Amino acid sequence: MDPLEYLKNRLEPEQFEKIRAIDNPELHEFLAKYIDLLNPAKVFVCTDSKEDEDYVRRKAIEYGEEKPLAMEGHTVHYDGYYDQARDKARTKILVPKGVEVPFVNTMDREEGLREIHEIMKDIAKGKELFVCFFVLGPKNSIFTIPAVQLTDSAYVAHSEFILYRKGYEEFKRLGREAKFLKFVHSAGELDERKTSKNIDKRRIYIDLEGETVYSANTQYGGNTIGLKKLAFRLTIRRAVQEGWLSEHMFLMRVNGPNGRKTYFTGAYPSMCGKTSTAMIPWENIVGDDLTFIVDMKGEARGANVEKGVFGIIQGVNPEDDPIIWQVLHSPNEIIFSNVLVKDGKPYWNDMGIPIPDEGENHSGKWWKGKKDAEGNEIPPSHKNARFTVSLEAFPNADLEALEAPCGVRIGGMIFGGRDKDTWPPVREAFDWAHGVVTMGAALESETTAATLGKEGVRTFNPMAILDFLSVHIGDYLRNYLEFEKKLRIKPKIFAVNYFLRDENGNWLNHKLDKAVWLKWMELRVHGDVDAIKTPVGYIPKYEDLKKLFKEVLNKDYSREDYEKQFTIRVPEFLAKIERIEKIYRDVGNIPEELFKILEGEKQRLLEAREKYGDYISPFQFE
Ligand SMILES: Nc1nc2c(ncn2[C@@H]2O[C@H](COP(=O)(O)OP(=O)(O)O)[C@@H](O)[C@H]2O)c(=O)[nH]1
Ligand SMILES: C=C(OP(=O)(O)O)C(=O)O
Ligand SMILES: [Mn+2]
Repeated sequence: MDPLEYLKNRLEPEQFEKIRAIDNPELHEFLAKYIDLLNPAKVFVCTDSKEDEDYVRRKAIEYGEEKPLAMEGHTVHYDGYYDQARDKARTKILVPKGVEVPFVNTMDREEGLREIHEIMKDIAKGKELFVCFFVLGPKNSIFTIPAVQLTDSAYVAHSEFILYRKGYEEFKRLGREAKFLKFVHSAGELDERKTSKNIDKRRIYIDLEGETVYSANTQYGGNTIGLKKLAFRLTIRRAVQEGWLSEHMFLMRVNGPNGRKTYFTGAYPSMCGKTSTAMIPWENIVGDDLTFIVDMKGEARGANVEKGVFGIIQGVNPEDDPIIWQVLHSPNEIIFSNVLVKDGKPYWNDMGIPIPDEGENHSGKWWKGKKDAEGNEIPPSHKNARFTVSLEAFPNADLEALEAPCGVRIGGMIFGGRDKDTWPPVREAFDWAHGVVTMGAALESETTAATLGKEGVRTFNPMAILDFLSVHIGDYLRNYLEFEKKLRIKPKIFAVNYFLRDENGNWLNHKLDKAVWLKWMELRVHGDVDAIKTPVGYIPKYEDLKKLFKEVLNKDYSREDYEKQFTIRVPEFLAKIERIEKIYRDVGNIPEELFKILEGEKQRLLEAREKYGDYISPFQFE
């Protein structure tokens, strides 16, 4: 049957008219196919109107996926106890025969499509299906990518309204021109707590060729919010094919001397500090997770893919995160997920104030000391518990930069991860290629609760993107190295490490020290301070940091702290190079330049070791 004809018969007239207003046969076909497959009792089509958004918000509560909290605009949502993080094992890239994507799970495309279509048959039976339109990046700009989401979860649709720019009018405007991404989600059968029941049939399948992502029997945002980490797999591929960058990066403004504004991006794996860095009170946030970077007249211009924050709540406390704290305690539209609730108020781990001994959390009724089926004590909130809120709620958001159709010029790009023993807190690359290879491509980080599985395992995670890398790493890196050639003004590349520890496992830095590293990097972008040349890049001079610690944090920064933090740890660096080189040798199809750069770094380290020994004080290099 003709898709429009089918939709006309299947939808209520009011809903059908909204679809008919978009002149795009590919969209009609897609909608007809999946409405038929999922077989919901009812379909609601969201336009950009306030009424439609209100409808979704109301339904999230009516269907029990969210519960209102005491403060206006606040709700709580729970994911199933075993559905609290990204499921890497059951996330697969569907590849046509002959295509190789190392490091991530792949599956034959035909077979994967068959399986997921079987799982999704009649999966939304008896439920309401929401059809939502959004765009990635600012509207009507070089960055814009339209996307359509089908979901039977009002919570997922509601989250997307908070996190993304509305796209119904864009679809209407673009008509047949719209080259859109497609997301099909169903939470599947729900239990009495309204959480996905059939976790064994949880699947996240990414069809690159059809630019479609299927997600079934899960609710956790990282697995379900189509425009976030699911779209990311698709945009990385587009970027590599088209010669731009789609990155797992925050985007922020660092305020330099005399009102100077410098924009930075930062790529750290999930739970390694993107949101907390972009939220530093005296700087300005543009985005905290995903950035598109394009070349425009020889400049690298960046834009936030999103317009909201799906942030980790654990550890948010009034002292270190005053702005987030304030936002979370004001009547903004916020979805709290997997937190402890008592008398209508949300609580979370390490929030810096006393919290109740009982209430409701992601395990149901909760009391202090409660154990799960595996005998593990259940904390008040899940480690990966989150808050979802629009950037408009933040007094430190740079909303002008957020909506700028040409994005903002990027002055610096930062890479970082959880590294207890190798990288110093901050350093600068010698040049683009050195940074891309030794800081981006060589990134390793300890695993966290953002993904299911063991925590604290040092893992190769180039550009903090490995979980999402939908193309061959060699092609991805080649694109990165090539990108430089399009640039007249090149961003400086930096590496940070907030997670250095001493022999006893104590952190070597305070959470707010990153504010100082940012100011130093800002000065470096403009050549305002000198730096010390080491075998692994430039590091700050003690005097400059001492001054900045005083100015920024009103702290006295001791020579001892500096020396401990910035000691060049030659054996650790060498071991790392060896690990990284082996990984790239084994995988094949890697640009030769990468090996040359790693070899250069190794030689410089060996020479330095000859002269100064294994652990070299930064003062030695001055
Ligand atoms: N020790 C330490 N922990 C940090 C630091 N910055 C952030 N964290 C913690 O790391 C976790 C994840 O941070 P977040 O910024 O949300 O990471 P994202 O997922 O990359 O956005 C939170 O629990 C933070 O409290 C830091 O400088 N030092
Ligand atoms: C949504 C996620 O993002 P991040 O932890 O990077 O904020 C995730 O990893 O599931
Ligand atoms: Mn984050």
